[in-house]
Amino acid sequence: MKLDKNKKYIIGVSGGPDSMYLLEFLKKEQIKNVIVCHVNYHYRKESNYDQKIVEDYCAINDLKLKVLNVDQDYKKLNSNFESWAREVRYNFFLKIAKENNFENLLLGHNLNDSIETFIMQKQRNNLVSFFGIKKISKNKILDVYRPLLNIKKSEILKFLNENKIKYALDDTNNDEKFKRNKIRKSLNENDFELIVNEINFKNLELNKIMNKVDSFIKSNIDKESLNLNQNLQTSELDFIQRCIFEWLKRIKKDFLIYNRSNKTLNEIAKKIKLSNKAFWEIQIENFIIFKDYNKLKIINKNLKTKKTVKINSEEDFKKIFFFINYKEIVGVIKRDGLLFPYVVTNDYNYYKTRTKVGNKKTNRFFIDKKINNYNRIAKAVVFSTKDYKILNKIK
Ligand SMILES: Nc1ncnc2c1ncn2[C@@H]1O[C@H](COP(=O)(O)OP(=O)(O)OP(=O)(O)O)[C@@H](O)[C@H]1O
Repeated sequence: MKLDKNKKYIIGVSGGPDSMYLLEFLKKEQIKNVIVCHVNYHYRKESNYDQKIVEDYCAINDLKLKVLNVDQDYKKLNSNFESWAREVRYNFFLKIAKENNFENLLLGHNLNDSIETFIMQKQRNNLVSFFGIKKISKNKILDVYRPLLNIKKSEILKFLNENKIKYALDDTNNDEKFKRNKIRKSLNENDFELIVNEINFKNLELNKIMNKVDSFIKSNIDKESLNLNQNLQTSELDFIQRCIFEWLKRIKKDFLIYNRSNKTLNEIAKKIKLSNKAFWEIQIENFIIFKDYNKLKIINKNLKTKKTVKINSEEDFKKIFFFINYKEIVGVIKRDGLLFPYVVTNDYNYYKTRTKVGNKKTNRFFIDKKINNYNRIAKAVVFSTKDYKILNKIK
């Protein structure tokens, strides 16, 4: 990868072989406008030694260095160390970048890292947006470059040893590292060419699928919901899962899927493919994803909380503010002449058999008119206890 010499770069340097090699690589490429950033987590007993390696290198080579000393009681850390550490690191890089008006970050991932990631992706069988590690990606304002992705670990170590460049050895073995180490031991660098071909092929295939997903989503997203047409139902599960994920991304609900395995996506995709029911629903955290005839929708779980309120006077209008259609209900009551008392409810199971729409049982009316699930579960109806006839228009 050719880096632009005129750009300014933040360089993440842990003191490990990859990032020390990265510094040498940049020297050779004559990339000079840099700020080296090191995070000392004080997680391992050698942490201060790692910092010293980076400090010494920067002093000898006249490089600007910023160090973040992390003060954390690790017994009290309740998230996974690696992902927590990554977040701390990126926040620090972002802070230094903003302070100095830098927009680019360089990291020391190598070919072995990418191949290990690929093997982990295959084992986990999650939906991925790219196989292996990306050469260029984006993190908030930062363009992130990984210029060593074509270089094998053995070449890095050989170069550092031959040139007597000091580097830190990381022997931590937490959960994430443990999995990686296991894979690392099973890998042979002689097989890398074949694996790289497989990664490239899979990324090309993925690209084609993502183009199809993109055009499906573009023509089938309707406000917040997704049209479930025949094409989707007869597609492969993988394609359906990707469409759902892309839909959630576009309506900014993809956070519901992050940190989860793709079990949820798989469950939704299977239902889309196999169930001919007009309605079904799946709860994810505080949201409900549900099929509504030929649409997939999402609502906040709170909207489904069943409430029934008796309205005895205008004073009581404040008791129904939480219904999404409360304005409509107030309007209906006023137009009816304020003939209290009224009942306002979104408890479909309660009112469907007790009330009427015109002369029909509400239950029958909903089925005949194919009233969608969203209106049934999220919106409230209002009726008078005199005749139990629903007063608002249900569409
Ligand atoms: N303590 C640190 N201080 C500064 N930079 C670091 C530190 N640890 C890692 N880095 C940077 O991140 C790169 C990747 O490190 P490592 O493989 O340990 O992290 P990862 O969690 O797998 O990667 P990523 O941070 O991209 O998710 C290193 O080559 C280095 O550039």
